Amino acid sequence: MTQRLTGIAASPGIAIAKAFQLNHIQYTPASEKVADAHQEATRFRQAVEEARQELERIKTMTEERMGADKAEIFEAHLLLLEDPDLIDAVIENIENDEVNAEYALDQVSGGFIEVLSSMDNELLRERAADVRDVAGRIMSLLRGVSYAAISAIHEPCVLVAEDLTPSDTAQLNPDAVLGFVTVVGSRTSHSAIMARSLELPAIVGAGEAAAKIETGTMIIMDALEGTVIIDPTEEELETYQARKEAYDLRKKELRKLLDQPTVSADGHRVELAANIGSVEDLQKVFANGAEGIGLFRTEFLYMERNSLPSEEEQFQVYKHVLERMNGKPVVIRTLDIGGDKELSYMKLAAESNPFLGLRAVRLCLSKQDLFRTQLRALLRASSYGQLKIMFPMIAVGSELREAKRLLREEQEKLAQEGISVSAAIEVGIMIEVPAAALAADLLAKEVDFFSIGTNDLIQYTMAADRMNENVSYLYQPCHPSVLRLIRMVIEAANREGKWVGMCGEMAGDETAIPILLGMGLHEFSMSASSILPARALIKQLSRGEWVGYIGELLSMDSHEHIQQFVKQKIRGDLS
Ligand SMILES: C=C(OP(=O)(O)O)C(=O)O
Ligand SMILES: [Mg+2]
Repeated sequence: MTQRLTGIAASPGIAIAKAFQLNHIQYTPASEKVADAHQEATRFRQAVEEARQELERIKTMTEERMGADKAEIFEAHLLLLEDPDLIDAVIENIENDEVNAEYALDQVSGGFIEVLSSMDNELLRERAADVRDVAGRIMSLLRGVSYAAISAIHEPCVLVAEDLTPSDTAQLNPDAVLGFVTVVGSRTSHSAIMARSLELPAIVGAGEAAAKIETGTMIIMDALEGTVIIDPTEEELETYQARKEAYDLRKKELRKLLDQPTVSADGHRVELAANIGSVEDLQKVFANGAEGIGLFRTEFLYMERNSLPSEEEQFQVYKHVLERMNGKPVVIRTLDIGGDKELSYMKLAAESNPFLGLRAVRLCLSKQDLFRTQLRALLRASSYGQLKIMFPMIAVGSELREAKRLLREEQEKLAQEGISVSAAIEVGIMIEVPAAALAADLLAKEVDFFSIGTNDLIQYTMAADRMNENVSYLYQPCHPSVLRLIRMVIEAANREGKWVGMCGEMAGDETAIPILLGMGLHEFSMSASSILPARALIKQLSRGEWVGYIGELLSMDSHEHIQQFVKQKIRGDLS
């Protein structure tokens, strides 16, 4: 009988095929006394060595197929093979208790996994999956059974598993595995991230019922919606086959736009850029035809570690991004810590309103050493590409002037040290505080560009915390108050001959894009996966026509009316 499950749509697409249930053999070894514990320890060491060789091979294969950053996970696995808390502890158990290697490994790794899984820290919990993966590999080698069964799948199927380990995902054959469904997992789990880079449809967290899907059962996975249909009817098969064909066709059509400029139907050119948070995101930037990077959120460089990144470490990251972008514009935003983003290793005074507190550039100006280090790293990297430095959360002109003063001072110091800095660096600000939007005409004289941060601009305009679900109905990008502020900013920049972009979520919103085009926005920066649909939309729009609608739109009284108007017009344009 047909059954439906719902999970998290972790990587988009639709797949229809027979299920392949990947039951990692649940093996619980019994404790056995060994006659020669020393020899048993040697057997264990040999298995560890074989695991190391296997992992080296998988790492190289992943580097070739998915890039060096995706292969890093196997570096972590290789390090685990040298971890005394795991490996030496197993050897000690074997020797002290004179037990078999399988039992000792199961005991030690099981304890390790239990401790990590109960931690109140996502990274450490993910580490438990790595230990399970590595221990499973050694266990298979000890037992002489294949741990790599997944690479042997050659018939088209949808893989179903409790969870997929990174090595599972790296070894699967994308010609045969059309998608996968897991019982557990989140959008940010390793398997989800790998699925997106392989462009393989994936639904994660589908629940216990997924574990009961038997190999050979027909299933439909709609990873656009997050639905799994087990044993579908003929009618459902037909419906989803048609949906899949439409989706695949659209994807193929969109790919044709990959290297094309973004030009409206009446010949107006704009730039579509990507938002990134790390070097790993570059792969998506290229895969989706971004014309530049409109926002590099550097705070993630600071957040994913236990101490401040040094000038040299930051320089290497910025240089790498600029070089890889090969002369295309790269807007790097200085540290935006505070609000919801914390640094565990930097204790800041508790605030009752962190979003209205010592955040972003305010914090940087109060901790100048921290700020100067980042500015130096940016200035040094500037010779490697087209760098644009952007200050977040500017509310008043004096903050901008102070930030620019520090930048100038660091530039002079570098010149004295004989370190070259590009003469073409642009300096701009985010417009995400209503005060800055209202005074954009004054600020425009002192910058090279603006980028409108609508995520914050909307929260501050509506006085609605962006993290609070109870007031999320006030996130209204097309509300007249928000649109009027945006128009003020765009016009202020245009009057001064400065370029203006947008890097908040609104820039990729298909209802907002026509309005922003009509208002004269130059650059739209969004998550990479939104770029091709946005390009396709802009190609169909007449900029002149949308310029003509702006007055009427701004006199409408609600977000809903404005959205309705845009949707109707778009439908007209596309039909
Ligand atoms: C892009 C923005 O910055 P963040 O989301 O990082 O605050 C914004 O506020 O719109
Ligand atoms: Mg912001």
